[in-house]
Amino acid sequence: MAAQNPQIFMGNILHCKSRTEMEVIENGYIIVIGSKILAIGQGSTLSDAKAKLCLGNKTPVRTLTESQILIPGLIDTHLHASQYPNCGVGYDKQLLDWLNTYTYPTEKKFADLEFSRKVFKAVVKKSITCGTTTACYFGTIFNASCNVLVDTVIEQGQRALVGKVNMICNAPDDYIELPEKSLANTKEFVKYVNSKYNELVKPIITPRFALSVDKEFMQELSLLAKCEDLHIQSHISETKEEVELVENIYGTFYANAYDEGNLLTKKTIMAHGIYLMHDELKLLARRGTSISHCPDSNLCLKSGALNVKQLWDYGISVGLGTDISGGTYPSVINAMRLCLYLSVHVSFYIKNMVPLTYEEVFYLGTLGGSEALSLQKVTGNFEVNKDFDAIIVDMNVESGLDYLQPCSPRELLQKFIYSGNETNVLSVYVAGKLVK
Ligand SMILES: Nc1nc2[nH]cnc2c(=O)[nH]1
Ligand SMILES: [Zn+2]
Repeated sequence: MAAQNPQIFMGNILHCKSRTEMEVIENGYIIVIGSKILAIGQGSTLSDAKAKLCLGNKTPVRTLTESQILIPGLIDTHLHASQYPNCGVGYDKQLLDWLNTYTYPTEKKFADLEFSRKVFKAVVKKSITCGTTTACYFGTIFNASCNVLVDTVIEQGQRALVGKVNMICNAPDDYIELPEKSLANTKEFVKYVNSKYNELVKPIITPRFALSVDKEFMQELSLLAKCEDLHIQSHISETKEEVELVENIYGTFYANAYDEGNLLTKKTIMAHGIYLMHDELKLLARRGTSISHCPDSNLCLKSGALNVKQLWDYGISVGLGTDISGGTYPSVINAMRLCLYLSVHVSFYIKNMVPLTYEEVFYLGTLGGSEALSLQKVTGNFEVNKDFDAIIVDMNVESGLDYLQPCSPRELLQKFIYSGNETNVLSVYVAGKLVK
């Protein structure tokens, strides 16, 4: 077999084979050809693997140092690209006031394409810098601006789902669309993304939340999603005030409102889900709909505390989201850490609850994210035939925590999750290509 751009990575490798199994390969290797992982194993078996793949001695090898680990790329299952300018401000309000006071006014500015270009270039770059190889973006209601987001993601080489936001009510007059226009624009947007023939970037149907749409409109969007086999994203049960309003308007529980709009599918991911009741959780599990857990946002907007383990008990897939600018920073490293902290906090109030472990949040930030986005066939861990989406983490960098004694691979991963930041993300690969 004539190999196309083969690359070999050697060093300490960690990844999750499932929610309950993290594999640590000390002195291991991964062989990548083109975008794909062709082989993974112990260093001692590398020459056999190379011979099998007819790889010569000229194949480039990247050898990690003792303070470095190779792990799957991080997956941000929920972030608002257009809210990046607001990161770190506006946390004096809760969701509905926050949307009206800070968020909608900022998103409106993306009618300006120069502003769109500037912000999207920065947010995609920052997301990649933080180690995010797959991101699931909310754009704005404006097609031209969402097209810029698609172009930017393609230029920078990130894997992404990108959504043109649908809003037809309960927002300022100049930041909503007529239902027919919103639907027609969504179809146009899907066409635009498809016209790029880019393997890494897909459109995602994005009704903002139940309060921005109605049942009939949800049904129109669900038809489009069904016809084109598209992903769907939205928000669900984030705050008590929102839940109450949805129940009053729709006359049923939040999850049922989406279900009547046919929006709960195997390719649907809903952010938050903090206040879902037993029957709603059962419904989500039946439909195969996932939840994006966004601890930073839930804390900053004082929305509430999700019990991830409860969702798992119902059989619901969970991934992590930064939810900027409800969250403060587009970093899944922060999301993993805050997820651990929040889980400890939740455990104080639930008898016999064991909080999440660092291995479990590592799963949530990688394989769990890919499962929640129904992308587990292509990314999330280092299985042979998946794309090589990976980051090299170095816990001995000048700008980071001092590295004062040798650490095992497991210790390096813990340090990254508990004490690391983007400066520890040395290199980022998406589908075999170096993007940082
Ligand atoms: N966190 C968050 N929740 C929402 N619910 C509806 N819109 C939003 C949003 O932009 N951010
Ligand atoms: Zn959100």
